[in-house]
Amino acid sequence: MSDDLLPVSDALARILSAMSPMPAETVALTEALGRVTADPITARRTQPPVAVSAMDGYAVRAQDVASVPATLKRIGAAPAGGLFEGTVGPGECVRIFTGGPVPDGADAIVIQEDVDADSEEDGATVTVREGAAAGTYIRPAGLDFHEGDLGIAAGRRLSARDIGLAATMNVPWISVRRKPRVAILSTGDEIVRPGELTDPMRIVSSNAYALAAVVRAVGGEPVDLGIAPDDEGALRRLAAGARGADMLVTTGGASVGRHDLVQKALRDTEFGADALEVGFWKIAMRPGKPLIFGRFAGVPMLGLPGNPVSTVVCATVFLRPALETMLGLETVGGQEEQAVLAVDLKENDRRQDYVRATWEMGDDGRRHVRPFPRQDSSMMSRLAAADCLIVRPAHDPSRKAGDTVRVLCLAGDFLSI
Ligand SMILES: Nc1nc2c(c(=O)[nH]1)N[C@H]1C(S)=C(S)[C@@H](COP(=O)(O)OP(=O)(O)OC[C@H]3O[C@@H](n4cnc5c(N)ncnc54)[C@H](O)[C@@H]3O)O[C@H]1N2
Ligand code: MOO
Repeated sequence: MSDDLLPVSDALARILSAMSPMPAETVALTEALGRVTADPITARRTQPPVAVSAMDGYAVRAQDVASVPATLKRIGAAPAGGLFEGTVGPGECVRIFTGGPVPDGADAIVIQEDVDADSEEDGATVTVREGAAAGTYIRPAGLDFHEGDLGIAAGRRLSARDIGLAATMNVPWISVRRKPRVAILSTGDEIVRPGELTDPMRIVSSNAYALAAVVRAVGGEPVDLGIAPDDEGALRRLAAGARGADMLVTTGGASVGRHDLVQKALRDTEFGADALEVGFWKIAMRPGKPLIFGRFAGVPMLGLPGNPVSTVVCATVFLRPALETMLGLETVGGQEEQAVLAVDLKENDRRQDYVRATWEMGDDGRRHVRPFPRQDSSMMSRLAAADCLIVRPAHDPSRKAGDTVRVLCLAGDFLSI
């Protein structure tokens, strides 16, 4: 029976191939942080539009200051955003400030520290103590970009730097992928919301909350359909709320237990053409074996195991890249790295293992990873404390401390300036 288990890579490929890109919508630049561009952003101006000064000082003709001290006459001023309309002739200079347009005739900037001026008025006598070669402290027109240049490609998650660039490019509205709406349905008679624990035997729901957080962090919009008791009718009624969402994610009821009703309820003929079509069920993964993938109500459906750690690990390995594919991102999935094992590991069985581990920087400048001794898929405290998941392929032979292993990073993810 374990031969039926689908390898993780096949499961992921099948999930990703079922995802379609979200339609585009337009948002104000101020709302665009973390959104994914649907169209390229191109410059709507040339920056700088003309040659400008990089410093506060005087715009001069380089040949006039080739030998110093040189005495010049101030004939005007060019602040940032202003333009001195005249031309700098022999023996003349123009007071200029950082960002000010370089007037005609001038071809160098002398910084004010290298000058003695007898006043801050036009007509002042300016004595230049240090020369400046042609081009000194001048930013040529288009130094940063030209109108029509590509600023940000489509399929990029906008960082704070990108927002700054789009603003500089004079682009106030951005075409982004609509956030995928992910309906989240928890299941189980025993499950109650955090804060509503009146019977100590009940289980507090972590899954819907962790899943909603994953959805938000990746750039989607979670919709909580609530907690369905282990009753087919109730499950069907709540699952119907997935209509209009872009994906349905269920937790619990995925395995073979008596109460594990998700597949049965969602396949019901009451749903007609919307009924669940199962693409696959059960994969060679630990934790996460009973994963269900299919289509329900016209959208992809991911049925995650109820164990809280299994839910979050499956969300990391499958839901995150699925949403990123819907968002049109070019690179999907969390960051993977090579790391050094701090302890020995015994050989792995037929399920690809995601081992919760911490890391520390070794003297060799590499990350050294140490698995938690107990890997039970109910232990959220260990998952929250983990820096990474050591990814052990199916049938991986035993490993020694010092061996290199592949890790999927959890810590430090999701924040990019
Ligand atoms: N005989 C077998 N038993 C189990 C198998 C198996 O192959 N044969 N698989 C095991 C594996 S692996 C997993 S993973 C679990 C998952 O099964 P289910 O998806 O059916 O999960 P449930 O039974 O509904 O719940 C498991 C566990 O998680 C708790 N839970 C459920 N929902 C939540 C929630 N929203 N928040 C927090 N905790 C939740 C639930 O109370 C259970 O304790 O099955 C194994 N069994
Ligand atoms: O696959 Mo289960 O998720 O081992 O705990």
